Amino acid sequence: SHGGWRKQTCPRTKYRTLDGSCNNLQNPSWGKAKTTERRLEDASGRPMEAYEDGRSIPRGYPHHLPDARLVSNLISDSALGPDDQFDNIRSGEVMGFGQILAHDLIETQLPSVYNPASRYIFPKEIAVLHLVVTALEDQQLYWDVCRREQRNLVTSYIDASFLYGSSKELNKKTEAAKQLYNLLPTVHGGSGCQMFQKTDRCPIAGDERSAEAPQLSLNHLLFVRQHNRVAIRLHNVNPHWNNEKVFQETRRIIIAQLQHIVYNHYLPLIIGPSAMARYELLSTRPGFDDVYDSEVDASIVNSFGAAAWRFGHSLIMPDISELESDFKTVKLHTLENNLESPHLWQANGGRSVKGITRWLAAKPAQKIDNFLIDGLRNKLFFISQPPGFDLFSLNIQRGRDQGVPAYNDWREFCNLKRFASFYEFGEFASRLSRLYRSVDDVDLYIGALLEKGENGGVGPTFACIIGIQYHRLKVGDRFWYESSDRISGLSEEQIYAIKYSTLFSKLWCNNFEHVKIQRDIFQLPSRANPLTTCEGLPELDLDLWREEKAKK
Ligand code: HEM
Ligand SMILES: [Ca+2]
Repeated sequence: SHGGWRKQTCPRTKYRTLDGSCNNLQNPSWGKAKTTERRLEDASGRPMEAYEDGRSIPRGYPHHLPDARLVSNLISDSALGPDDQFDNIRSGEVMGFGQILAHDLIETQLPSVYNPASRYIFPKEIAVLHLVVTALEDQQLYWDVCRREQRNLVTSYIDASFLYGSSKELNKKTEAAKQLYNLLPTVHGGSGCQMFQKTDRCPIAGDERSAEAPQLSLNHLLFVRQHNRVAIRLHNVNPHWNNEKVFQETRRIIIAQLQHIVYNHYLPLIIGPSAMARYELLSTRPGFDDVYDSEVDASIVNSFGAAAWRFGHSLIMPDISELESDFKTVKLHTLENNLESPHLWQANGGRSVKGITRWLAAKPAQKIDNFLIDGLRNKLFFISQPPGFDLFSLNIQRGRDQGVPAYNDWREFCNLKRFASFYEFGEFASRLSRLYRSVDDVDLYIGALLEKGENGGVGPTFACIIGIQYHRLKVGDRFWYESSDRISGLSEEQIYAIKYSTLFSKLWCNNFEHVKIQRDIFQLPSRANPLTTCEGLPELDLDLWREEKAKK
């Protein structure tokens, strides 16, 4: 009776939908796959947006900002940095986990049709490094409030969408295949990855980017194995449950473990203790904690994906190694030669999986700073798209393409003092002053990576954007793992058990059959974080999920 359009009504389901819809009952599309990324708003309520024309043209285009490749050469070339670029706290898995987490939260849609007119060409220092803008101006679909906005193809929530898929179709495909393989399932033949040998096959996972790099595929593999492991045990505890029930209950456990690890073990190493406290990110109670606020939109924020969470590119190590159980290197591979290929971990029935995963746990990531390894700064994807790309330039370009405001505007947004002159950048001041016309022009990605953070984490500007995003992902998630909701939540004992027992090291150890690992996988083994046996780490007690069988 009211003009045809009706607001979608949501049933109060026990489990999350696959596409994230109906997480927020009043706003069913918040955080849903294939919806618009958000803009943070400044103190006066203006969205943080800096298109050249306020609508679509990339910030600085065509001549107001320095060429991205030039900025990359003068700021990010690792030859300019210290001899030892390795972190002395963070393990390689801080990098590995950071990327799979990125893929849980965001995949910005790129146009499927390459329109030459939409390319912003770099000077030819590395031939034809070009960037295709995220959304073409003729694709009205992506326009929102008269401004070009980007679309996130995956669910914003931390819901292991990289494992379960962000749609029913993908979930069906991966679920059917999962049980059959020790390695990641593949579709026959496969596509979307390099197959260096006849026996190589492209994997399928809940996220299409799973073969992008070997350590990413192995993180996918970890979660597939963990899901199957929990599912088998849960079924043993409740033999009367059907497959769907086992699947959904297992999924809820895996997501709870993931959320617990992200907020309590991972994020503190990225944004440091003060931002953790400021944005109330740690779990502080043993059991229930009802943090849900239906007014909070957990959708991913544009500048989080286009800039802040790309801090992780600086963690990337130049090689991939395999370690024997004595923790000495046995084999060294070059990262750029193994991108977009499953070969390394598929070869010989997966014989290298153990050695590579041991390396990720035991050896350091690179420092969080402004330097990116040569392999990705000069030769990214050079095999499929010679001569290759510069990931650092792409990040700069992407920020401009998505209308990300300049660094100084973000400092103001984050209640930090604006930089009045280039001198405040310290070591890189003179280079920046040669590149940019004004200190107000410096790209967010550049300025923020030049900041120093607590304990070697990201600086205050990225800590602010990341802190706000994770705060929203926590209090804006109706299915948050600490919820006491009687329909969708876990029991208090179950939540307690998850908090007490969940260590990413334990999952890693169990599923990759290691004998020894340090207690906190994200920190290098040390006197405070010594190697221990896997059995020495707590196991989740699935008996707490035992359900009294209906009396016959
Ligand atoms: C071998 C490791 C990695 C490679 C080769 C890689 C490569 C890429 C590439 C090619 C893009 C798209 C760039 C563009 O056109 O805009 C991208 C985007 C991104 N990367 Fe990485 N990356 C890696 C690791 C990481 C890590 C460790 C993190 C975070 C901790 C991360 C976070 C992101 C984010 C947030 C995006 C934006 C996603 C989107 O909006 O679609 N990446 N990466
Ligand atoms: Ca997700």
